[in-house]
Amino acid sequence: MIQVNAWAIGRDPQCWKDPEHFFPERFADSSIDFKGQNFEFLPFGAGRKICPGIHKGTTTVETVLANLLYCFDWKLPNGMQKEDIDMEEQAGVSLTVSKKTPLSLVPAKYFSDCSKMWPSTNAMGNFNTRSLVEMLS
Ligand code: HEM
Repeated sequence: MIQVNAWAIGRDPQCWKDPEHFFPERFADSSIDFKGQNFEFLPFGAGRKICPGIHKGTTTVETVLANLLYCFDWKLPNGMQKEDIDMEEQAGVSLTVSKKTPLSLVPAKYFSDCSKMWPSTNAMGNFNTRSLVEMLS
């Protein structure tokens, strides 16, 4: 059995400048994407065993994030500065990785009525963003 260490590849200084630094802008002017064609970045695997949930995973994350950014302004709590955000990771259950320190943000409602601004379900029809936005309102 061969196991590909995608975690180590994603942090290889031969492939990535300053790999440990959280800098999502590194992808802005890059042709590298996550769909399994660029072997230096394999969050969903590649080839015949690539994750079959890749589209569900990305549409779900994009729908939630886009709606939260569209409907709210976000502030850091208690005078915290953006430089203080700790992006360190920790190993989680079943090989997943999560933030070591949870991100804490204060939402301020941006639109008085968001109800018509977003679909109540995502492209797969089974995720309700509205209840999340209503909970935060
Ligand atoms: C952001 C979300 C997700 C990430 C990062 C992710 C990542 C991965 C990775 C790295 C693999 C292993 C690929 C390989 O062996 O090379 C995998 C496999 C798999 N994923 Fe996902 N996944 C996500 C969401 C989902 C969702 C939403 C589903 C189902 C609805 C799903 C179903 C599967 C299945 C069934 C496999 C096993 C495929 C096989 O062994 O042939 N994943 N995923």
